[in-house]
Amino acid sequence: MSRFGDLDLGLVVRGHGRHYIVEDSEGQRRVCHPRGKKSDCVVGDEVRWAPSGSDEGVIEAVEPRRNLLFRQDEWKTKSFAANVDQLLILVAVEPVFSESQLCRALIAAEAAGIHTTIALNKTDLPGTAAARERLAPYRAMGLNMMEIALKAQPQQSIETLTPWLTGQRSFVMGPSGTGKSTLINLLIPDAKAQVGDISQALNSGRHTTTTTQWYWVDAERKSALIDSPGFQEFGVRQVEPAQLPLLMPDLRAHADHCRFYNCTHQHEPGCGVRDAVEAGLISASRYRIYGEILTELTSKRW
Ligand SMILES: Nc1nc2c(ncn2[C@@H]2O[C@H](COP(=O)(O)OP(=O)(O)OP(=O)(O)O)[C@@H](O)[C@H]2O)c(=O)[nH]1
Ligand SMILES: [Zn+2]
Repeated sequence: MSRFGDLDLGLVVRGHGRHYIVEDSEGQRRVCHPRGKKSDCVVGDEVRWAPSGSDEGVIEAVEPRRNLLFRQDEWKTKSFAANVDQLLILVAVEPVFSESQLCRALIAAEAAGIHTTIALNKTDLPGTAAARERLAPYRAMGLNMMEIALKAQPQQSIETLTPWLTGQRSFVMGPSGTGKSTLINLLIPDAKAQVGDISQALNSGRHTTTTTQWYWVDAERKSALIDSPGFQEFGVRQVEPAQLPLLMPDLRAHADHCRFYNCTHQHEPGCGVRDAVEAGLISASRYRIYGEILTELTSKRW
């Protein structure tokens, strides 16, 4: 046990630049300040904290993490959250989702050892069959898949989502306009209250989705949704080029049929991955995206 082992354990539920909102074991939230660089933390972290002043706290130590979901762009690393049970990727029939972003999110989750569930929203719209078609390779890879219509069929959507979310800490990711706010408001009627007065005050003048926010779905605080602001870029530079195909389950399934052990699945003869693309066992778009990401990972940084 660290020397802070007798301090209370708290959960980081929100970050505001250099300070954090920490929830104690009774569910009470307060502003906490990290003691130093070592106590830098992210939403989802378990921290040892001590009271300071009348209603604030100091974070003395961050407990070891079970996992950390993050993206690594060319110049910066951005943590999404720590200690999550699953990633929930929300896509919609409209606007059409970027398959490249979807692949990147899946790769980052796979690299962090986090399960992913994909939910397709707005299935009341006529483009549903086409969206389903675009998701077919992901279904075939064995990912959890759901179809919902959060606005058109809220009750049915709750019933579809609930078994996946119960008892889980789910990090929600999805492009703008897919229905993330609709999802949060549907499943968490007191979402506004959970953001709370402290956060509102710290965030004054800024839109509430500029930071990652932890929401409890149930009063027992067993199921959580973690909502995060959108992003443009999704770099996966934490991945070694040779690891990339191993983080893409459909490529991985054919990578050990290659003639060369260090095959990059680009130009080599006797490549199991390219054979599988030709045979239609790996989708052409997934293979193209693999090539694009590989180029990114092997290109020099300036
Ligand atoms: N047709 C249809 N529209 C929906 C459904 N669910 C949500 N929408 C609509 O999609 C639009 C975007 O929903 P939001 O919940 O604001 O999406 P968001 O992902 O939070 O978007 P940002 O705030 O841009 O991040 C809204 O106009 C919703 O009413 C649905 O099941 N069917
Ligand atoms: Zn190969």
